[in-house]
Amino acid sequence: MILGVIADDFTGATDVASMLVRAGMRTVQVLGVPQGPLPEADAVVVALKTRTIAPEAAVEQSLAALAALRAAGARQIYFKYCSTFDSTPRGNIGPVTDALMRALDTDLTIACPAFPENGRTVFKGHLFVGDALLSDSGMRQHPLTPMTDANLVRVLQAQTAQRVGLLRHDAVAMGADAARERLKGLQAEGVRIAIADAVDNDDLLTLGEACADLPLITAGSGVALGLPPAYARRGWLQPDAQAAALPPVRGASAVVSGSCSQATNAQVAHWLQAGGAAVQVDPLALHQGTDTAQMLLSKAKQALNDGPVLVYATAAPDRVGAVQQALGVQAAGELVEQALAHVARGLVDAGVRRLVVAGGETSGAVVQALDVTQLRIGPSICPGVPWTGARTAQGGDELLLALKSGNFGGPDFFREALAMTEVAA
Ligand SMILES: Nc1ncnc2c1ncn2[C@@H]1O[C@H](COP(=O)(O)OP(=O)(O)OP(=O)(O)O)[C@@H](O)[C@H]1O
Ligand SMILES: O=C(O)[C@@H](O)C(=O)CO
Repeated sequence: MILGVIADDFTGATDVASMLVRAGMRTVQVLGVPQGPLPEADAVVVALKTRTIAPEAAVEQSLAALAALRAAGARQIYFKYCSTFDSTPRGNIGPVTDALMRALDTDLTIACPAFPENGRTVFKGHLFVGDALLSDSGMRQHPLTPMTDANLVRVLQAQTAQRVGLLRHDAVAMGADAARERLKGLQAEGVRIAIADAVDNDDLLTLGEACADLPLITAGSGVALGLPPAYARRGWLQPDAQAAALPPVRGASAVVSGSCSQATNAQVAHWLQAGGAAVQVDPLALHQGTDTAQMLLSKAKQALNDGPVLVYATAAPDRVGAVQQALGVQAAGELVEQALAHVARGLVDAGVRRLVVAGGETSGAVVQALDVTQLRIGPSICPGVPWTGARTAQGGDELLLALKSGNFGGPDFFREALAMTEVAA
């Protein structure tokens, strides 16, 4: 294994894995802290759910993942967090970075959430989402990790006692040697974590080359784009043009959506406008018992006879707010996740073999209900979302899963995703 990745959520893990595969690394994603030996691959991504849990628990799980990756021989470690730097002053980006640096006995790393293909750029240490500063984007109102400051040096400095500095764009723009020199200079000045500017893929390629010899990289998925070519130049990797190949899978297809992000709302609206079959989940009816997960599953199975079906709880912010007020944020989320997970399980039992899931938490609940232990990363549907081949605890037929981050994908994402697997059906 060349690269071991520790990701702080499930869709974020498939996102970074997709970047690696795209550049020719054979990559496998394992779900949860590894319990046994890791699979053979150029890169292994351990998908955790540590983004918003208590910092102590996030550190403990990340260190357990690190131990498994090092035992399997990983030459470099990559801590993957969100491209919108989702965190609070308590963490978990700072505490996990500190713990990994200590465990790896290193006193220099970078922090860079840039993902230009999805509109996330870092300039002079400030994170932009599209044309807006992070603090002027929708992330300002995030229920768990509101991001009210776009200055990442300041944001990260609040989470760590180590000194945070800035690898400015002018050094990155001069190429890998200049960026490496500047990093050394920062290190000599006492900086331990350098926020790295990056505004396009060329910058990511530069950072990949400049940072390929660091024991630890911390970043969104973007920086992963530059690593495989850097490993190839060092003779560690022979890029595999077939790295993203998945075997064809026959069977019915479906979409399960619990994400209420803007992009997913547009995708559900597009599906409905195009006349796609759909079953809507009403959380209040579920709570009152007038609807049950079993009833939703029956409707979905019925619809499946005529083609792909979408089962969705996705709703606009005001409707979600009303449900959350009635049931509580956590209880509403869990109720919907459990219902969608039950439906997904039932659909797979009924023969669905190509399943798209929208939303990070929703994906976590679904892969758990399906007993998925490993994902082989396949071709990408859009930047950050690949098809994956799922292996379950029970073995059996291969299942294709696409786990979509809430904010990723264009309006026709669901159909585009299913169409990619159509030839195989
Ligand atoms: N109509 C609804 N009312 C209240 N809560 C809902 C509703 N629909 C979905 N939810 C809950 O909202 C949460 C959505 O989170 P999820 O992580 O799945 O999506 P996301 O935040 O868009 O995705 P990502 O984390 O990838 O950005 C889940 O807990 C889900 O159960
Ligand atoms: O980096 C991103 O934006 C995504 O991979 C993600 O982590 C969403 O939860």
